[in-house]
Amino acid sequence: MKNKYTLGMIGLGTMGRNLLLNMADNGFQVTGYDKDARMLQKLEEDGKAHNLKGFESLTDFVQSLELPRRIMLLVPAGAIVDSVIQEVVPLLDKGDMIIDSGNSHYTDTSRRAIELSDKGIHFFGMGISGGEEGARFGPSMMPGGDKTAYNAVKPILEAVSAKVNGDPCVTYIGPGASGHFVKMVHNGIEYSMMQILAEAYDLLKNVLGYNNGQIFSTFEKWNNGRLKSFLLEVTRDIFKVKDPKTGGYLIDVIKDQAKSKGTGKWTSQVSMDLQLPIPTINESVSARDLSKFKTLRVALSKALPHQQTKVEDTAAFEVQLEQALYFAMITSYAQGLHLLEQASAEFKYELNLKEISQIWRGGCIIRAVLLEDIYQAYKKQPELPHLYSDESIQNQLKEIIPGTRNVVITALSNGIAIPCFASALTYYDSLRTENSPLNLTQAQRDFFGAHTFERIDEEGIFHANWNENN
Ligand SMILES: NC(=O)C1=CN([C@@H]2O[C@H](COP(=O)(O)OP(=O)(O)OC[C@H]3O[C@@H](n4cnc5c(N)ncnc54)[C@H](OP(=O)(O)O)[C@@H]3O)[C@@H](O)[C@H]2O)C=CC1
Ligand SMILES: O=C(CO)[C@H](O)[C@H](O)COP(=O)(O)O
Repeated sequence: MKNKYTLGMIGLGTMGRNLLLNMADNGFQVTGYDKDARMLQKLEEDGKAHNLKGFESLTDFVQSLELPRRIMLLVPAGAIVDSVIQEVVPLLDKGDMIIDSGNSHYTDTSRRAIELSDKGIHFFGMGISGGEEGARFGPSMMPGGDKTAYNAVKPILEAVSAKVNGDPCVTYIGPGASGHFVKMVHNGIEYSMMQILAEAYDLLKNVLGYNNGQIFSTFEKWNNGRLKSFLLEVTRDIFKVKDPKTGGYLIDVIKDQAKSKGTGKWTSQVSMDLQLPIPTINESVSARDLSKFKTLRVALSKALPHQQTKVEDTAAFEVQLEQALYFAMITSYAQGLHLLEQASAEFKYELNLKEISQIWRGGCIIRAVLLEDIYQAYKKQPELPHLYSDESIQNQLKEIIPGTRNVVITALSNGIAIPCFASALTYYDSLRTENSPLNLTQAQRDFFGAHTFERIDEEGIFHANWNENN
């Protein structure tokens, strides 16, 4: 058989099929393989205009590809990726490449890259974001690892990616598993942004007493300003969808228990390992987990009720809530980028935060106009210690903090849980505190465990006999 396809996709579900259609739209000769025959049929139906066809046999699929072969995986993350690699590698030649574009854990990607390089196969991990529509019409992509393999697919990735001001939303992220690491942190930020929007919804509904129509209008108004983002657009649109079964709003019949696939949790786990705090992202992971305790929540809501007070000036509170959302949004990105900087040093990923914020401006789930400011901040100062260190961000913080404080106070006094808003504000206050009370923590550690402490007036390590002075 004549080798003719430039790239082959394994896994023709939501992401794989749509990305393949996107590649075909851009003039690339591509094909696919899925163990599910219905997926092959769907690819053929959707790709009729390009005569797009897949293979039922993995061997025929592999043999149909140009040498060196470019094979992309978009199968569920975890053990399935290993089993697909095991199946396909015996059919490959040295120099062929495998690109794993699913949400794989970065440690799995590191291991696979080493195992496959021993076999002469180029492997790299690539995070992809944008969901179904992004894959179809322009995602943001975060490839990292083997640069030879990246260069061999670079023209395809640049062609199919989203574009902002003509720049493709894809760039080489760095060595090792850096691509999957950056995608994982992208998802941590995604969890945080989703949770702050949920908290804003709670306050609009339960403090201001807005109905779904008013909530839609408020989100629409906000999305016409500095909060403009994909997640706010999606959130706004949810409030106009009716349920065909009840005739009411669909949002009102959805259970208040959120699920997750793990990328947010992984972000929190690695932040603990690297001792680089991302409390707002952590709270968003916990909020999903706490939501599962429905029976307990129902019982406790009856046993421990809380009196709510009325907000007198509705319009002023709405303005402050917009400020709180913007502040929590800045903080979500700030924490994610701070974690990336620490991980880059620890894992030698050579991450470029300017380029990462540049490719997040379009195509991905966390795209927002705010990312343009963030990109400009890192462009001006590539070694920026923290997003809060940028002067233009500082000017914005000064404007929105008073309103944010009032939103947090109002929510707390009304007994409304706002884990992300509150933790973002406390994080901000922790970082702008010159003299923290943690001298006491050091004294306590030395008191009960002789763990020693340092002094502010003298170099060295000290230990006090605390009981002697009692
Ligand atoms: N959906 C999204 O919005 C996003 C998803 N991702 C990530 O992309 C990856 C793919 O996700 P998505 O497209 O949504 O998943 P889907 O479940 O829609 O598609 C995966 C496809 O892979 C097939 N598959 C499973 N095992 C094999 C195998 N051994 N050989 C060949 N094909 C196989 C599945 O078949 P079958 O169903 O029969 O098992 C299915 O058709 C995941 O890692 C996901 O986390 C990343 C960004 C966004
Ligand atoms: O990767 C994505 C977008 O960038 C997925 O939408 C994300 O995996 C969804 O995660 P979860 O199911 O945990 O909410």
